[in-house]
Amino acid sequence: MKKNITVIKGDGIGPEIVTEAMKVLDKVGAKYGHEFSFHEILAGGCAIDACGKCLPEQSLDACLTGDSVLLGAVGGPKWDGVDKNNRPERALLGIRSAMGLYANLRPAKLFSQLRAASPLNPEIVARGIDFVVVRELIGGVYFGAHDTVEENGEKRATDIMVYSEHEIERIARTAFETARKRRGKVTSVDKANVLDTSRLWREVVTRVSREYPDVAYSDMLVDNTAMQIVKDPSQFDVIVTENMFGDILSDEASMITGSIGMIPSSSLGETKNGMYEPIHGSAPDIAGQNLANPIGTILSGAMMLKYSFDLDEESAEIERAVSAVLDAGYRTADIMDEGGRRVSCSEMGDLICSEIG
Ligand SMILES: NC(=O)c1ccc[n+]([C@@H]2O[C@H](COP(=O)([O-])OP(=O)(O)OC[C@H]3O[C@@H](n4cnc5c(N)ncnc54)[C@H](O)[C@@H]3O)[C@@H](O)[C@H]2O)c1
Ligand SMILES: CC(C)[C@H](C(=O)O)[C@@H](O)C(=O)O
Ligand SMILES: [Mg+2]
Repeated sequence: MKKNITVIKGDGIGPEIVTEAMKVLDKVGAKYGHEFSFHEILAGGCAIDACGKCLPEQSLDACLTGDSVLLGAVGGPKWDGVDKNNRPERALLGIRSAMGLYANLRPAKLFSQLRAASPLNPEIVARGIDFVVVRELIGGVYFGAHDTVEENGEKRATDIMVYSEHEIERIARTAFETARKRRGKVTSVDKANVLDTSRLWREVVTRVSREYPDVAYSDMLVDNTAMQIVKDPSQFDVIVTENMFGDILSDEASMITGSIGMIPSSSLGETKNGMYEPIHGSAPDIAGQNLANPIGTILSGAMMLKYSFDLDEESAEIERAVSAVLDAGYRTADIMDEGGRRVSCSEMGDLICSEIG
């Protein structure tokens, strides 16, 4: 199989972690006889530095016309002062929106080897952590009107949260379909005791749930969910929620699996051309030091093989290799368990490649 992968290394640790994911994809491609070609483009802070625009037109075109996109991370303090419409993060939002990537899947799964790295009580961890946050990605407060005005001698800022029924309906279907392939349970998370968007959210998801009588369905308020994720994460299978709640809950969920550096994500819309990225950011505090954990990005590559290219066996091979390297005790510096063998970002990538053989 020949596939053209658009690559955005981005900023901070982005180039370090994406380089490792490309090495692993090359290795799997060679093993199974596929040709993955990488088309590197600029987006984010590095694109601002190179040409003044966070998302040059040719970069967006490449995302739209390739077979899928692999992204590291964008942003960093260097660009905090740029115009809000040209911030590095706007590039990411622009790509998600232009590609119509409404369904963002963020699996929070604890590798059993990393039990001791979870900050949760061992008894809670022993019950297992394996759920997925299905985050709506191109609606809500991220994409409503934003404004800052000066009134009566002070500034006033507005961010509007908007959801239409069809936007909720399609992400709800993604959640129920996902649950059917897992343990058959959906928890819809909202703030229906306060927000109109959440009341509509709950009404629509409840309606869609009737089409899936085989899936257990319930709803939960977002503040309670934040607490339940640390109290007993084993109760969750699929969490479906709006854009900003999903952003926040997925960072929380990542940490209980040992490190934010472990968690991959897929973003898909109506076609197979999706975007794959770790859920973390550009980690400016450790950038350029070969310290970052590349596993979230490597596993994002595995998700790409599965969801965009239907290469299930090749995808599973990457997951197996990651698991074997963890079994052997290798850890990057972010994983805080005792007795691990500390390795750098590039050593972790090399170890995973050698495991693929
Ligand atoms: N998808 C993206 O491109 C994305 C996502 C989140 C944040 N950001 C941007 O990244 C910048 C930094 O944001 P932040 O500091 O709030 O969040 P962050 O996720 O970059 O970092 C938070 C903490 O986690 C650590 N960390 C993150 N990824 C790691 C990895 N792979 N290995 C080891 N440690 C890791 C960092 O060192 C830091 O201590 C901001 O500009 C933000 O807007 C981008
Ligand atoms: C950088 C930012 C725009 C982005 C988001 O909020 O979606 C990030 O936090 C993420 O989780 O992918
Ligand atoms: Mg985030």
